[in-house]
Amino acid sequence: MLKQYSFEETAVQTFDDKTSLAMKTENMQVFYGENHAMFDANLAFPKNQITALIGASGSGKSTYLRSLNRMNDGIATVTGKIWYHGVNINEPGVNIYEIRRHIGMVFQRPNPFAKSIRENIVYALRANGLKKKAELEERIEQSLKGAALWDEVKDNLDKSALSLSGGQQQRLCIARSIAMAPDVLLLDEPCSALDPISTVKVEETLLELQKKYTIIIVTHNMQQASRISSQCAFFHLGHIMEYAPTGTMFSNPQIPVTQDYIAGSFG
Ligand SMILES: Nc1ncnc2c1ncn2[C@@H]1O[C@H](COP(=O)(O)OP(=O)(O)OP(=O)(O)O)[C@@H](O)[C@H]1O
Repeated sequence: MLKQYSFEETAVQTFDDKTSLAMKTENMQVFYGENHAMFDANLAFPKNQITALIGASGSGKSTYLRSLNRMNDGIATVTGKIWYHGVNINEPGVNIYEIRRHIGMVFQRPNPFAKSIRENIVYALRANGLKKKAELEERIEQSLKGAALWDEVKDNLDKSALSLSGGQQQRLCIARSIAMAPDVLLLDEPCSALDPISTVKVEETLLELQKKYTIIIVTHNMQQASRISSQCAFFHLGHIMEYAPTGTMFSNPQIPVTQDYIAGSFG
């Protein structure tokens, strides 16, 4: 049976005014009907860094992540504040399509469109009014380079995206997101369907991308969190229990529930 832990005992770091933040949540709560899935979530994300969200299955990591760019609209009720560039984007009047252009998302399973590699990149760009061929070609090259896929596909841009390996498809999905020039990239276990070599490639890509983007990643893989993230948030049963620099989280967790999780006692 799962040990009971006090939700009163938390260790959540905050940042001083000198830290440049990409976004933050304040008392965010999420309800799926009667199910209260996220309690008072207060987290801030430093710009141009990778933050990992870790915790056991069902602890609320994806729920939290999806709320950040309003992907839970119509699925769950989200209350509290989600601050992005000084605006609370958890308000009814906010244009969610605009928000998602700035806060992009990559899902667990690679989900390229059943179209060519080129079309996967330009589809949303065209829909957003970018028409000039030269500009589109430039964006294709830049985003595929950004996702470390260019060298592997540059001679086959008209090939079906579905003919790529899983790891290449996931990097194409990352390229598709960054083609929209987002500011924040949300990734929900992007490597869980990938082999170890593809996983390394995606991790290397993310480490490079943090120079331009703020990255928030859900991962089950603690080695992955320790390899790539600057700070880590530990979720337990819908509560954020600990938030700390990744090195500290893994070497010196502050509270019993995190200590037990890191030691592998549950999850
Ligand atoms: N679409 C949904 N409708 C109803 N309940 C949901 C939905 N998505 C998640 N939940 C519930 O919210 C809680 C948190 O789930 P969530 O998927 O956010 O956890 P998680 O930590 O991401 O888990 P995993 O690591 O298994 O993906 C669970 O109780 C889950 O059953």
